[in-house]
Amino acid sequence: MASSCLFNASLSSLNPKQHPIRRHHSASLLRHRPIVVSCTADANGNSSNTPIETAVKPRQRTEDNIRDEARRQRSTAVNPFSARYVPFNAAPGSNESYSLDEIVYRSRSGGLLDVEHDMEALKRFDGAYWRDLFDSRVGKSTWPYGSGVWSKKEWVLPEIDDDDIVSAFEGNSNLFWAERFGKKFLDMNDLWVKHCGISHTGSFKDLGMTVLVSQVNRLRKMKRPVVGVGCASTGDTSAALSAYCASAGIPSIVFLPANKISMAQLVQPIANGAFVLSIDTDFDGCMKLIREITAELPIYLANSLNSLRLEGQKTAAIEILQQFDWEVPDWVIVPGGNLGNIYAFYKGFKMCQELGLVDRIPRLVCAQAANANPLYLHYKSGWKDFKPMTASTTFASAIQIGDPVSIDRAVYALQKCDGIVEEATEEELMDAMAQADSTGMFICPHTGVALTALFKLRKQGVIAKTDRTVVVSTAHGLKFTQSKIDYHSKAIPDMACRFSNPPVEVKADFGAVMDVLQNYLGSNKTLRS
Ligand SMILES: Cc1ncc(COP(=O)(O)O)c(C=O)c1O
Ligand SMILES: N[C@@H](CCOP(=O)(O)O)C(=O)O
Repeated sequence: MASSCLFNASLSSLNPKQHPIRRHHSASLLRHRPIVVSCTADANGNSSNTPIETAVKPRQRTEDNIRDEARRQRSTAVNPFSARYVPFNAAPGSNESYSLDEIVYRSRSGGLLDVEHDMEALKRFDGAYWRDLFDSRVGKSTWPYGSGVWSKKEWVLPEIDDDDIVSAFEGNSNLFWAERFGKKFLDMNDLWVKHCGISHTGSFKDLGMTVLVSQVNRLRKMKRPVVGVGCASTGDTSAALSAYCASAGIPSIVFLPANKISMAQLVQPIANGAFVLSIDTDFDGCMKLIREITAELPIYLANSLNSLRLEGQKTAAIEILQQFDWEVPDWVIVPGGNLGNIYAFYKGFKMCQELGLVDRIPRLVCAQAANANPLYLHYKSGWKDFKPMTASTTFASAIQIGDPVSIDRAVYALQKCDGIVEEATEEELMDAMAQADSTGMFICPHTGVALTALFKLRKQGVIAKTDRTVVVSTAHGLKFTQSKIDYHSKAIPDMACRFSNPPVEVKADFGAVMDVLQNYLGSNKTLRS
């Protein structure tokens, strides 16, 4: 007998309102020799185009740690690379800019900022140089390059001292060949899932947070007035912020919309010692409050309004190219909420093109929940007028956002890459998640939104059978188990839950177990593949 009661006992304490293989493509990464390549420059800052190979020296003393080792190996050459804040999409001729050591989130006119790298300095090295440098750092425990973010340090925060970096060796996430899912449901043979959620705190937010918290660490050492770091969150930003702050001994303050995030997400900042405010509003309400508070108090703003975050997040795009041995996929599909990530992906791909690592960029698709779809509606209106909305409850709770702070960044990115915006209803996203799980994944509902976009674009013939396509999985499925329990229990009103697989209750009796097994083996269920 199918039953949902097995789920009920252990989970009845959860808030009912909360609505909420692998063919490892690592050959290219192993082919490269284990070298440390350093960029060098003379005293005038003129860089040499010749990579220097330095053998990784064994630790000298047993009490040495990897930071000590990095300190010993530190180059004395002048660092030729730099970055600064500029107004996002600044008008030609604008000379407004700020040092990254300033505490500034908005341009003079109130617009967004962007981190601009000295591209001329980076261009003194060719694409092959950067490819080899990045490849040489993968899979090591060298500080800080063992991180997938800091292995691209020159393109992220080139001027930060290695000693100030706060890292959990994030990134380098699995690019999963979705062989069975692609074949069974989409008739595709080159479909990949970039598992950014298989990470330190279980979401892609780690990529940006290591950068932001490292910069805060530096600012505090410089005696800048930063007593703590704060964010509004739908659960993942707060988890990442609190973990990185706890690791550096920096106070963190998180504003969460009450009863709108999963239990697993809520417990993360609590466990990491953050000051957690559960506020009776939605994410957009929390975002408004944190912006007002950080304007008054010396609390550094950690949301992606702060363009530092996107410097870390963009490395996921570079990593995808690296994992494909620097071949460019045709499509990359990203679930969107506050809309920083879609721009970060564009920026990562674009930098690789501009610096000669690849010769084109993929088309991007941003996927939204139909219950929180302001970007989708804007796209459908021909980018006419953007209207923020009040987002409704969605199982993809981390993207329940109606007034995204990075709307301008997202529109820019999508227009530049001939991008597309799609949406997913609750039933579509939950079915897609269950289908993916049935082929061995364990994805989050947001990834279900992205997979729905893929289903729709395949059906419309926009994405072809042989197109190399990457779906970005943004969080770990284990953070969203309640949604899976509801689905497999068929406990969701007005949802057929077509792919549910509830447990069967059976007595502890040989005959009873035999009966259900024979029934199961005789059914065509086992023949479904
Ligand atoms: C799991 C998950 N997926 C997707 C997103 C969307 O990312 P962005 O806000 O950068 O659009 C978020 C956060 O918003 C998230 O937490
Ligand atoms: N999903 C996010 C929402 C906030 O996004 P951010 O990138 O601006 O911090 C979260 O987990 O809080």
